Amino acid sequence: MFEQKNKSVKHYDGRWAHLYKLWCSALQQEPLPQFDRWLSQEFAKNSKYGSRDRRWYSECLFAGIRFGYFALFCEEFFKSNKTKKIDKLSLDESISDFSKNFQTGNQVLSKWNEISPERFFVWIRLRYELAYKNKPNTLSLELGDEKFQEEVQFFVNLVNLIENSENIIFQLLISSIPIWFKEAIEKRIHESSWENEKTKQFFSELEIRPPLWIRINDLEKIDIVKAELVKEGFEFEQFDSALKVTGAKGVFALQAYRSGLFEIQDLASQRIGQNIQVKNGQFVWDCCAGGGGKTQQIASLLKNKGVIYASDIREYKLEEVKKRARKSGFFNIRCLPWNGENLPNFQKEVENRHGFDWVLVDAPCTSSGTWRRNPDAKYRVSHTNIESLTRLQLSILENASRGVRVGGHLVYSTCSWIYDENEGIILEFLKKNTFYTLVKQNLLGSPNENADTMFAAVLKRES
Ligand SMILES: C[S@@+](CC[C@H](N)C(=O)[O-])C[C@H]1O[C@@H](n2cnc3c(N)ncnc32)[C@H](O)[C@@H]1O
Repeated sequence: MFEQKNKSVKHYDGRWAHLYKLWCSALQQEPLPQFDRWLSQEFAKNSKYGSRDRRWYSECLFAGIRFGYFALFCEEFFKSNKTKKIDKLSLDESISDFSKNFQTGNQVLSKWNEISPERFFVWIRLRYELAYKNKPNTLSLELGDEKFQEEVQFFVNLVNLIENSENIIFQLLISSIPIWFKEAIEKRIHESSWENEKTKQFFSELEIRPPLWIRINDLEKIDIVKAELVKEGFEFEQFDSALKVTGAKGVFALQAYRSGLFEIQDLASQRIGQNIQVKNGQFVWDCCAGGGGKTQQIASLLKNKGVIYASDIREYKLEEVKKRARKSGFFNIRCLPWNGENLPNFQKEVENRHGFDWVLVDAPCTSSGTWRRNPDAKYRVSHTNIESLTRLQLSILENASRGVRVGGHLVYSTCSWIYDENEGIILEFLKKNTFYTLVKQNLLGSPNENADTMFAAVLKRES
C-alpha cells in the first residue's frame, strides 16, 4: 500500500520559484526542444549555477518531462472528479476522455502550459517519490503547507487502485507512457514473449535514468582506466569491455577519456557493435555513422588492420567522426557523405573486393529506446512519423545492402523497441531480397540489461 509521508518543510522557496521559471521557459519552445541540449544551453547562459544546483534543476525538470503525462492525467482527473472519490467507473470514464483529448505530444505540451507549475510539480513530486520509494532521491515532496493535502490523498487513492494492476492501460498511465503507444507496446510484448514480470520491469526501468556506461577502446589498457576511476573516487562494475560507472562527477575531465582510452557508450549500443564480428583486414561501411559512436567501436575491434568507411547525410557529423578517430589513434577511417540513395563513390579498393564484408545500417528512428535518458522523445512520436520513418528505414536498408559483397553481412539496428521499425523492417526486406538470410535478431538492453533498449538484426548475403 502506497502512503505519503507528511513532511513539514516550506515548499515554495527560491529554488522552486526558479525551477518553475525554467520549466515555463522550456515550454515556450516549440516544438519541445531536445531537452538535454536545451538544458545545457540554459546552464551555459547562467554561470551562477553551481554544480549541485545544476544537478537538482536537471533532476526536477527531467522528472517533469518523464512523469508529465501522468501528472496531466492526475490534474485532469482531479479537476473533473467533484467528489474526489475514486472508483473503477470514474477512473475508466476519465481515462477514456483523457485518451480522446490527448492524442499527440503537442496536445500534452500545450495543456502543461495551462497548468501552474506549482500545481504541476505537486503531481510530479508525488510520482517521483513513488519511483524512488526505496532509493536515495533528490526531489522529495516537501509539501509542508496544507495547500495540497487533497491532491496528496487523491494521488494515494489513485495509485493504490492502479499500481499493481495487470491492465495495460493502467500500466501505461502510471508509467507515464502516452496511451497512444498501447498498440505498439502490445506488439512488443507479443513479439518478445514478455511475461508480466518482464513487462513490469520494462515499465519500471523507464522511471529512472540508465547508468553511465563506458567502453574501453583497447582492453590491454583497461587497468589504466580503472586506476584513474579509483583515484578519482568513481565506482565501477566490469562487463567485458563495458564498465558501469557511478560517481558524483562527470567522466569528461578524466585523462583516460581525453586521451581516447574509453568512450561513453550505452551498453545496448555496445551490444549492437558486438554483432559486427570483424576479422583483421576486413572492410566495413558504417553508413549512418552520425558522430561515430559505433564507428569507433568497430575501429577498436579492427585495431587499424582493416578499413572503415563512415557516412552520414549530415556532413558536419563526419567532422566529429574524424576528430574522435584522431583522438583514439585510428587512421583507417575514411569519411564519405551519403544521402541514403545511390551508393557513394567509394575508392577503387572497395570495387576490387566486390563490396564490403560488413555494412552497418544504424538507422534514424523514433529513439523510443532512449526514453530513460531522453523522456522528451516520447512526445515527438506519432503514428504518422512512425510510418514515414519506416519507409525511410526500409529504403536506406535496401540501398545500403547493395554495398555488401556476396558472403558478407548486413547489420540493421535502431535505438527503438517499436516492432514496425525493427522486426517489421527485416520482414519486409527479406520478402524482396531473397538472396539475404537472417542470421539473428534481438532486442538489446532493457528490460534484460540495465541500459537503453535497442535492436539489431544480422543478415547474410548468400548470392
Ligand atoms: C541513430 S543515428 C546514428 C548514430 C551513430 N551510428 C552512432 O552510433 O553514434 C542515425 C543517423 O542516420 C543519419 N541519417 C538520417 N537520414 C539519413 C539518410 N537518408 N541517409 C544517411 N544517413 C541518414 C542521421 O543523420 C543520423 O546521424
